[in-house]
Amino acid sequence: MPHLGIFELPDELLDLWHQYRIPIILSTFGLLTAVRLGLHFKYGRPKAMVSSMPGSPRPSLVDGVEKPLVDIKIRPLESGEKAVVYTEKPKPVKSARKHSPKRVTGKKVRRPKGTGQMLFDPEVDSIRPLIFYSSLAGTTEKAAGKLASDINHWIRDRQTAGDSKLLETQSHDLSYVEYDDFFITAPKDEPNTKYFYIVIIPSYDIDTVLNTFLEHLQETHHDFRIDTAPLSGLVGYTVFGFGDREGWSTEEEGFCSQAIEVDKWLAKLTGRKRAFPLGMGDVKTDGAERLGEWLSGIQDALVDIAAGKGLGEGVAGSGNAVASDEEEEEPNSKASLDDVEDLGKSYRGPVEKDSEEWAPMAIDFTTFNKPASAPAPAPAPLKEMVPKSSPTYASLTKQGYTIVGSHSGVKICRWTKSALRGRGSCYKFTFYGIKSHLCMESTPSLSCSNKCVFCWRHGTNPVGTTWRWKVDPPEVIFEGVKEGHYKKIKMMKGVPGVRAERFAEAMRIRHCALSLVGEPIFYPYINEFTAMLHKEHISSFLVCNAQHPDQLATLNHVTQLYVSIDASNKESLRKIDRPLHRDFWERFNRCLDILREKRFEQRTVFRLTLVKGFNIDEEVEGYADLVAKGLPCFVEVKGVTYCGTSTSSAAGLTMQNVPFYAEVQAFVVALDAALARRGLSYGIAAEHAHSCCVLLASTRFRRDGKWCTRIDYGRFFELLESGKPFGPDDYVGDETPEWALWGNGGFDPRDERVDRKGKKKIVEI
Ligand SMILES: Cc1cc2nc3c(=O)[nH]c(=O)nc-3n(C[C@H](O)[C@H](O)[C@H](O)COP(=O)(O)O)c2cc1C
Ligand code: SF4
Repeated sequence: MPHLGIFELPDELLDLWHQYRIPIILSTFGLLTAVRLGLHFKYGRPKAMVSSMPGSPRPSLVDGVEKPLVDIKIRPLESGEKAVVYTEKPKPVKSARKHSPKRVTGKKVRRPKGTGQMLFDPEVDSIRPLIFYSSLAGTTEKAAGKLASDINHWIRDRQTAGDSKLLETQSHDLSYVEYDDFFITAPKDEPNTKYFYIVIIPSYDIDTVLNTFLEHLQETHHDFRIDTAPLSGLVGYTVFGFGDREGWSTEEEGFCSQAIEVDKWLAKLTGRKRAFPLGMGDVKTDGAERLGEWLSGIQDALVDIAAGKGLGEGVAGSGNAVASDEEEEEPNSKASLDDVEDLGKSYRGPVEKDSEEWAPMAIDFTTFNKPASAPAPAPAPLKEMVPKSSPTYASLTKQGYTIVGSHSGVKICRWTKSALRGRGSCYKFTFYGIKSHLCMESTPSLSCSNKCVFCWRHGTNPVGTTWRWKVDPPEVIFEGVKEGHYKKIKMMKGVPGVRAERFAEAMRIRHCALSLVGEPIFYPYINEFTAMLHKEHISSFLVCNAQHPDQLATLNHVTQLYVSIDASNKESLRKIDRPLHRDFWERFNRCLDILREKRFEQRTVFRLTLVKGFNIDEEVEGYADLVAKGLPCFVEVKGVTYCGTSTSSAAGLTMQNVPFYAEVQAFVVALDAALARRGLSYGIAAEHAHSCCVLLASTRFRRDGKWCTRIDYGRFFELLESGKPFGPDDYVGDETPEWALWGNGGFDPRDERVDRKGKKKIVEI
């Protein structure tokens, strides 16, 4: 037997070990792991440090002051030695609450009235008055301009006399201003400058930009994320309203209703900083006088604020309760907001909002303070767009429109009268073969979403971004517009010069120009309406303003589809069309994309209306880019018509803005060249010098080297009735007559030329 050392194993055991060592190792490892896991589940994870000794004190910003998370005290012991005692402080509340949803309860701690912080420091600060105005027909815009000039004169006089606290005013049109820049918090653009808001607006009981503005104020007030008085950084505000007592004699009947509303919301948003009471003036009687009084009030208020006296105590306008009763919170509507603010307070404690400790908290709104199953309010009955009793109705009928139902109109145009007398048709005859005396001009929507500077509607048009009115059925409109049109034609019977054969022909409408005023595709049943026209073989030319892409995308076949291209870039379009839609440029571009997609389905036209000083200079390249984007079949270029209304003059439009025909021609030549440079196949096809209008056409409409811009109307109806897909190339008409071609003037030699002395530049749009 071999000798075994103390740690030596017998050979048998070693053999056994070599034979079974792997299963033995594996089972031992498995056993140990099972024991470890068992201990873990029974006692939890063993702590890395079980001693109660605290770690190093860490700084914290509780209450905005650096404090340790433990208290450290030195305590003398009986032995005479000293001991260090650590006491752990509770963790800051923040980390416990930050991430957990909270059910909100409690009451808002109300700010005492009349104590809105007066942030103005007369030692270092200056005041800049900001004038905000809105205007549809121009009265308020003009008044706001005069007000700015009066205040600035007065301020300059004061500056000369040594008072440098007041800075000159800046004016903003509420149609274009970014509300978020001015009506969520007070501006902070200039250092050591505080702002005073002067708001001057008309009131309209139709849909206008003022509704959007009021909605913004209201939403800001109700937005739980925003402080209740987010505009309290202003040093004051005041509002003036223009109204018309003839139509709205009392406040109950709506006199200056929107100014009253704006004043109310601003009182809430500023924490009751009304510096001078709401002024109201009747535009037809005492408007100027009331405005003068209000101006004196503003001046007094500015002097007081600049002198550090604030808004005054205990008098109307001071923000005192006496003046502000009507602005008390509505009992229910703000309940939730109050509680949320209360929550903010309890959570934030003394920590300032902008300190590092402030953090938003998740709030479970699903369980919070639901109104106890309040019955849903009954929907308000829909209004008529143009009620018979409204000033719009009176104004439009005065301008010669026949109002059909509550939102449609028809008007006999001057070219129809001219054609009846054999004095020539409009450019539509020259380019497309439409005889003006067979043409009816109408619209199923008098409302649109622009306020174009050259609009014929004299500022009385209803405007809106969405259809909010009672809808008339298409049959009613169709019958109504035909009746209105025939009635007006019949009235021409006795007019000297009317040709009998043309009069007889005119009693059968062959064409409908849906381009009168307003936006035809705004009407929810536009497809049904055009189907009725087509059923009676009345062709349709529909003009839209490139603001309603969704409606454009779903539009059925029309004989010719126009999009107004009033400018070549965003800024210029904003200035000239004054659109209500804030995303007007995006809408415009989407419409161009849709037109491009539809170019083999619809006969598409870009209509450019040139306004000198607005949209001609240096815009040729921009227009060429738009043509490249939309690839229309045709581009019609026209000079604007000067209509001499207050709207146009308030927009700065005069006869000087009407281009001469030679200028229109020069523009068209430049545009043609710009299109060629882009490799686009267009050419100048025809002209109608009489109405300052030139036609560029895609070479798709050139056959055997000749322009064929006219339409085969019979073929159009055949194709439509076949129910099969078709496009503009399928109903191209005869070649454009010689007299209509570019360079030949475009006047039908069979008609009699009448010299309209002194009005040569007046054209239709
Ligand atoms: C369609 C329309 C609706 C109007 N609605 C009201 C109204 O509800 N209350 C009022 O006081 N004045 C109303 N007016 C009168 C205008 O507020 C008044 O003419 C004002 O001066 C127009 O200002 P603007 O020219 O700056 O647009 C209305 C006028 C029109 C044409
Ligand atoms: S789109 Fe037509 S109707 Fe509307 S404002 Fe412009 S010109 Fe007038």
